[in-house]
Amino acid sequence: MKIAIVGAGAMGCLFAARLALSGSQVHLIDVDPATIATIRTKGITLTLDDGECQHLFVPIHFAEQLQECFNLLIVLTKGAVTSAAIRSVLHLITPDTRVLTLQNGLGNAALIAGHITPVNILHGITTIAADLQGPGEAHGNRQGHIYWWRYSGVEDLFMQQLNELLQRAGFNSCLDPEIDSRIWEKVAFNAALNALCTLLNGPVGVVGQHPQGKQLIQKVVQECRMVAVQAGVAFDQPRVFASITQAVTHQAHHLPSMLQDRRACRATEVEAIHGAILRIAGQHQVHTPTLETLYCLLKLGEPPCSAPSA
Ligand SMILES: NC(=O)C1=CN([C@@H]2O[C@H](COP(=O)(O)OP(=O)(O)OC[C@H]3O[C@@H](n4cnc5c(N)ncnc54)[C@H](OP(=O)(O)O)[C@@H]3O)[C@@H](O)[C@H]2O)C=CC1
Ligand SMILES: CC(C)(CO)C(=O)C(=O)O
Repeated sequence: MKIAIVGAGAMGCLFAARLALSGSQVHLIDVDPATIATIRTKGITLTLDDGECQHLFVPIHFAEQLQECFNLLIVLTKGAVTSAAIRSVLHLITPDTRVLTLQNGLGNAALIAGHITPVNILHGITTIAADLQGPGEAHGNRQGHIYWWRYSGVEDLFMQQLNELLQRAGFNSCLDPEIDSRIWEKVAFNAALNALCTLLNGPVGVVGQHPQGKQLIQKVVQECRMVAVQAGVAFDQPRVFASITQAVTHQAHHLPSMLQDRRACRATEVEAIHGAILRIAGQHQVHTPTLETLYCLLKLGEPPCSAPSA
């Protein structure tokens, strides 16, 4: 299978390395000249939490430099640039190309569906964590899962083949027809943990072990559950708490992607996470005071260039 990964950051490098090491033909696509130059000259170094370290070269390009077609595109950019990223790779897509998004937040598949036919879109979440130490230098964990399904349509042979390919690459990949629930549960996880870690500038373990941290996490998850249920999506609250406990225990030192953005003075995914939940809460008149407060605090800390003009 010929795969292009859009976004050569923490997750893009982790996915590219593991897929390439298991024999897939992988190309990376990014927009940052420094990232592209560094990965071209130094390759990717992937360090896993059990100490395993792999170094390899994966071809990397600006989208416009590539002039070939792919069986699969995996979108691993931040949510704010999903549409721009898809527009830039349309020339790599045939009527049979599938596009898989594993981004955090709500609405990424819908954004992609603005550009390609919905039956070719696959969407899901991953509980794998990755930190970027520098361009091409990813630190990831072995634990964690990928849950995914088709955005529109029934299961087909391609999905089974892709699931096996991901498993051969060492991922705990699961096809899950209840994917909307998984996406809502992951957004609740991120709305709680990513926000608190970002506001307190600390890793997952610090926030999740603190009694007040736990209290706030509970409130956020409960508010998310109310919104999901009003939006017609089943929401397994104990599963979210179990997944947060798992992250606090096994990813204690991980800096959530939102905090990595904040520390690098980039805009965070607050709009794709809190903003998206609040917009749906508004449509259904669900009261979400904790989420609203976290949203405002996160917006206050966004870099000036991402603030709305007066
Ligand atoms: N890191 C983690 O542990 C996890 C992350 N996720 C999710 O995965 C997604 C990716 O996260 P992560 O890898 O951390 O993000 P990063 O910011 O590390 O990587 C994103 C990369 O995409 C590049 N990019 C920006 N615009 C485009 C574009 N138009 N075309 C191609 N590339 C582009 C960025 O360049 P530049 O920096 O110049 O903008 C950057 O190199 C996010 O939705 C995140 O929430 C999910 C689970 C865990
Ligand atoms: C915390 C984590 C790794 C959970 O998978 C995540 O989603 C993120 O860093 O954004």
